[in-house]
Amino acid sequence: MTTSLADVASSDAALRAFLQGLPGVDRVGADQRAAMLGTRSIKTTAKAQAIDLAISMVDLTTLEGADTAGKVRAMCAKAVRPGGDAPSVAAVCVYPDLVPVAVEALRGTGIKVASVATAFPSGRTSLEVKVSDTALAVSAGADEIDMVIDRGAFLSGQYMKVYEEIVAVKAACGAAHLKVILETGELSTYDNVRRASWLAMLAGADFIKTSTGKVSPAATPPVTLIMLEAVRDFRDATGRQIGVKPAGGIRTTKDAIKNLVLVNETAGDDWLTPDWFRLGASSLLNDLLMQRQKLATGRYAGPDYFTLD
Ligand SMILES: O=C[C@H](O)COP(=O)(O)O
Repeated sequence: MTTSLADVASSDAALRAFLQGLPGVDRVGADQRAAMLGTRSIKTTAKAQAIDLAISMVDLTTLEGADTAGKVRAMCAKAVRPGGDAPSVAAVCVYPDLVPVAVEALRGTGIKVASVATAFPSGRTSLEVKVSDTALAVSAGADEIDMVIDRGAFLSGQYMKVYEEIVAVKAACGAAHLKVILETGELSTYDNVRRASWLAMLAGADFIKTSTGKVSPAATPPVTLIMLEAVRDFRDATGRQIGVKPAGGIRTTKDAIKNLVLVNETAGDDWLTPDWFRLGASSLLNDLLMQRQKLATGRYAGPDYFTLD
């Protein structure tokens, strides 16, 4: 695709025509390709590297109403030194009021502080509140903002409303990176996942993210595949590279490695770094550490060897 994208968002009609004119997703084909890539086996040496790469891509997340400063501090300690000589994770992801705690705990480590904002997870509030939620998290020191799109507006065809919200939140981010959560489990069709991916990228997303982790299904392999195709095609069309973050329900080393195979086979190895691919997960890290230990020593250390996720 070499179309000029300059005027795509110049009017409601132009944006609608562009998004509705995107090629439809072959549903059966996407399911089959994702399933086929999920059966790829990898050699033991490659597996050890893949586990460390996956650890370095984790956005270690806690997004519970019961979160406390103590829990976030413990999570940050684990983010810095997950166990043994394992690498640090990419980021910790917390609610906005806990950003100062994470910033303090991670100072000087290079680990990013990500915060959900824009009335996560529903996004049901005014644009004014979404922008101020974002600005507060950024002024507290967040390096990355994970915003949710207005799925109601998207599903009722108000693409320009969604576009303008993303543009406004991106402006409030300043130097912070913006991840746009599509909440694919609420988008009904794979065509919508492709459209929402393009909409977010056109509006200035630095990353597109599958899910909040609060809705099922979340980061399924076909959905991640479609989003990886979108960032690949967007870079071909514009020269701009956008990252991808599957999040929600990624719990095992097998899940993580399947994701890395999807990246490699779909977007390509330019995306195989924490700058361009993240795994949003609250409880994946322990399994990665256990499998890492098993590969190194031939036995599991047992879950009590690691701190709890
Ligand atoms: O953004 C990340 C998600 O909230 C994590 O979801 P999870 O608890 O299913 O790993």
